[in-house]
Amino acid sequence: MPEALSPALVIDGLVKDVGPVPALDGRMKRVLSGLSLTAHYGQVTVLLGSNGAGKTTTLECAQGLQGRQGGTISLLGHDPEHADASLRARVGVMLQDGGLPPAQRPIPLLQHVSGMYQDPWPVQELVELLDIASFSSTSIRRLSGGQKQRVALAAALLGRPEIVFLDEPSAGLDPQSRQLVFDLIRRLRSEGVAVVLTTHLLDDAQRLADYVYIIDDGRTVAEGTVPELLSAANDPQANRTLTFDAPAGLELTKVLRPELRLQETRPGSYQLSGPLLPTDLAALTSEWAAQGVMPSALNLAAHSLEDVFLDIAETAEAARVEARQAKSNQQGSQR
Ligand SMILES: Nc1ncnc2c1ncn2[C@@H]1O[C@H](COP(=O)(O)OP(=O)(O)OP(=O)(O)O)[C@@H](O)[C@H]1O
Repeated sequence: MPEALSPALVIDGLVKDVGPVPALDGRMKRVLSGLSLTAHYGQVTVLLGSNGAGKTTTLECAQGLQGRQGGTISLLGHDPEHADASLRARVGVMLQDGGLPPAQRPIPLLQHVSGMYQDPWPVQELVELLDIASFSSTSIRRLSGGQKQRVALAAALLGRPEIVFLDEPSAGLDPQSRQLVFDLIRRLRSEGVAVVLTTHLLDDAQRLADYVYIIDDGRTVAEGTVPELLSAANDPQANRTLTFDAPAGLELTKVLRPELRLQETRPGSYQLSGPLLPTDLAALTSEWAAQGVMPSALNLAAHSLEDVFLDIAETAEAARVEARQAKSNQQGSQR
């Protein structure tokens, strides 16, 4: 296995423009604006972001499939833009659209690809690990999305790569297949492979990630292990949500601090959100007692990665709106 100390992938200040884009009057569009990340051997590094955040573009630049306008990339110690076949053989790639030849059947295809490597992962073992035998007589064109994903993953692993890039690996998978894929990803990690995967599913990140980069609008806006990201969000000032059922039309706002928001989401169902403190809960229960109300279905939501993600996306969006506003004010005052 590769040296344990140097990272498998280091991206520093990656800038990527695409286009020309007709909607921008033929100008280029900046989709990555100085993105940085590091992926280590024996770890699952997750790029988490909403649709269009720049995850796929980052992976494609990291693999040398797309050029870049700025920044540096070191993939297994080499610049992927100038990669030769020997570097490519050490890298496994599963792209979102699979790129598999439609007329082939899965096992002959895997056997064919396996013939390109000196020491391939035995096809039969991958077929078993990913339960490919159950649809082996069907051509790729007729496979379901989830079946194609599994064949694409097997193909990406045949060369026993040192690093694998998996773009949305759980897209379209049923729960059993997802389990197979996740088990295989954990096995790769335990064997020292660097796994870099993208997802917009927070649950995937929460289950698999050793380290998460949250990508928004072409930048890394937060990073850390899942517990680090959660603990940052679970500080006493962080937002929490209390939901409960009680008689419709209750008047409770007078005992709540102004920074808290109480909504009756449907008659008799309430949602209180904001930086809730124990004293807020005390004020609320006293008021229930004073009004003779016994609520039910009480739930104080623990912070999930989803909350962290949404909070970060909201903050990033607010910053963008502010920057646009400042720019237009500045242009206005120059006229
Ligand atoms: N060739 C192109 N021309 C115009 N826009 C492009 C091009 N390639 C990428 N983009 C834009 O760049 C942005 C980032 O795309 P990218 O596919 O990297 O996002 P993503 O985070 O992988 O999204 P998803 O989760 O939907 O796959 C998007 O707004 C996309 O529309």
